[in-house]
Amino acid sequence: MEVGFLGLGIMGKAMATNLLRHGFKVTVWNRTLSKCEELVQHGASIGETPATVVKKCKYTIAMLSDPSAALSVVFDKDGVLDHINGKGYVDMSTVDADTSSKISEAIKAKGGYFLEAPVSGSKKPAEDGQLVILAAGDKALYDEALPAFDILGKKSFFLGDVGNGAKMKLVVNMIMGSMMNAFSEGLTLAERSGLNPATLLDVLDLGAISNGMFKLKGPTMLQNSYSPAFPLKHQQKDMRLALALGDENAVSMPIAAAANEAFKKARSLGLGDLDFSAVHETYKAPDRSS
Ligand SMILES: NC(=O)C1=CN([C@@H]2O[C@H](COP(=O)(O)OP(=O)(O)OC[C@H]3O[C@@H](n4cnc5c(N)ncnc54)[C@H](OP(=O)(O)O)[C@@H]3O)[C@@H](O)[C@H]2O)C=CC1
Ligand SMILES: O=CCCC(=O)O
Repeated sequence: MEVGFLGLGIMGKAMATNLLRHGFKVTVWNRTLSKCEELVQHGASIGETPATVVKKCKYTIAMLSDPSAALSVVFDKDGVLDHINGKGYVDMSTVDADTSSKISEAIKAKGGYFLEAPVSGSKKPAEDGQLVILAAGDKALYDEALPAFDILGKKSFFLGDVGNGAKMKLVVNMIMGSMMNAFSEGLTLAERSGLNPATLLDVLDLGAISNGMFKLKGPTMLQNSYSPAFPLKHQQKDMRLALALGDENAVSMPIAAAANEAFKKARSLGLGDLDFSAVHETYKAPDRSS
């Protein structure tokens, strides 16, 4: 099966490599074309533009940074729309429902098929084929893409109309971003009040709020090590989009709003390209107001 893949960042590179490893023929494109070379070593072909990839493949997957990138790859010159007639497009980027709907409408108007399929899980789950896929849109395209989803993920959900996948993903990441801030505050409070934060990790792990994120990120956060698996700038984008969803639905979200402010502060300190756990640094900084 020949599939296209647009966007070879942290996630896209791992996902496309996984498809190649499992026998898919993959044609890749990335805005910075040099990033395609590593995939060629794993057997990929290169498409010069998104349009040429779409033309060659029955369906094309995209994994791009944000709404503006997702829109640009579809609507700009030599973009996805040029050859989408009769083809499928599966956008796995994390975007808002409005962006996804715009893309879906444009693709359908040109005779193509659209599925949004954002994912839960980060760099390691992407490498291990352990993502959770939150799909919505064209059900026939979902069924066609399932063999690829079965390689990329441990579980796929089909959530109905376009927008539901995007919303589910934003709700999940809003909770995750809020938890990361509470966790960072707790680590800092433990340390400043004379406790051993490593012992706090052990205590947390044995209780009712034990979870994979504390377990995975806690030890590296204690070493001030923030090698990016999920870049902080993307987590802040997700908080921003989740808060907009809260606005649309008149849902008061004070905790998410505070977490968003902390991620914005971290970005202003130049931490945007580090892992989202680097928000911890904003809690460690001395409070000049006291
Ligand atoms: N990392 C993670 O743990 C997870 C990330 N996600 C989501 O997946 C998506 C990708 O994340 P990740 O791989 O980490 O991000 P990266 O920042 O590593 O990669 C972003 C990709 O988008 C491309 N891109 C950015 N702007 C444009 C543009 N204007 N036109 C075309 N291409 C563009 C980049 O190209 P170039 O190489 O040229 O810069 C790159 O291929 C995001 O939506 C993120 O929120 C979802 C789950 C987990
Ligand atoms: O969008 C990124 C999610 C990261 C994760 O689920 O660990």
